[in-house]
Amino acid sequence: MRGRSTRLIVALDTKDTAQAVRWRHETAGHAGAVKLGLEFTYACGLDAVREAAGDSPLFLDLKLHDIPNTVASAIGSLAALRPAMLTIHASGGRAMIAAARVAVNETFPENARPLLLAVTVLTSMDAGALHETGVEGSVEAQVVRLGRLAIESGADGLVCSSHEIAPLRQALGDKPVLVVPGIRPAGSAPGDQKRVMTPAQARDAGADWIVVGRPITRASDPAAAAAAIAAELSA
Ligand SMILES: O=C(O)c1cc(=O)[nH]c(=O)n1[C@@H]1O[C@H](COP(=O)(O)O)[C@@H](O)[C@H]1O
Repeated sequence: MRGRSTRLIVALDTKDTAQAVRWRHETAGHAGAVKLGLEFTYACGLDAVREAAGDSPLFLDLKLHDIPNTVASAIGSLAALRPAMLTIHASGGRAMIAAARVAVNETFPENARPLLLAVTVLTSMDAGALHETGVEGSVEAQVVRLGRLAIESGADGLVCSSHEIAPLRQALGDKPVLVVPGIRPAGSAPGDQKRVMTPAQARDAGADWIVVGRPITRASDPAAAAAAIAAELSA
């Protein structure tokens, strides 16, 4: 599916603020946003998140997953970070997602409201790993089930792998923003990722955003790696 442009989010996964800032500068011309997640936030703290993101739109990936009141209160603690997107786990269920929706609306002014994104099934999980958690159906069925629940409950978009974009679009239409990690340029190591595709494959499947970490940040030249991915997306 073409017609929507696919943009790059660089995952600044490090425990070092100066390193995160360096990667942001090196990739700035090629990325539409930077992602700061659990590793960085736990190691460096919330003030450093703002510093690391600088002027770039911030994808704040804290994957909140707790009882509704705790998730809502946690979102209230994030106001100063002015994120463009933030994540919760869809498996937290309808009440948790709805509480997150209310908290986002109450915490942020309408013109500065982050997209509320629900993580479906982590891209590091395959069918076997999912079955071990007690889910009997396929990964695709579970992603669509959680995706539908999340959008019905107030999420703006979903985090999924490229493999589930087509079934999600079929079930939920064009409106939900689809953010897609598990991206590996041809020839790069999957590491712990199980459901992977190349940047061009994710673009052709209809991703709004792709999230790329190690293929850029572990490259000998992160700027060149980000440039190559951006070029692949716009080819
Ligand atoms: O929410 C996410 O961003 C996320 C969800 C998911 O299912 N899989 C996934 O890899 N991610 C994140 O996307 C990034 C992928 O990094 P690399 O595997 O190094 O490209 C990491 O920061 C993960 O935390």
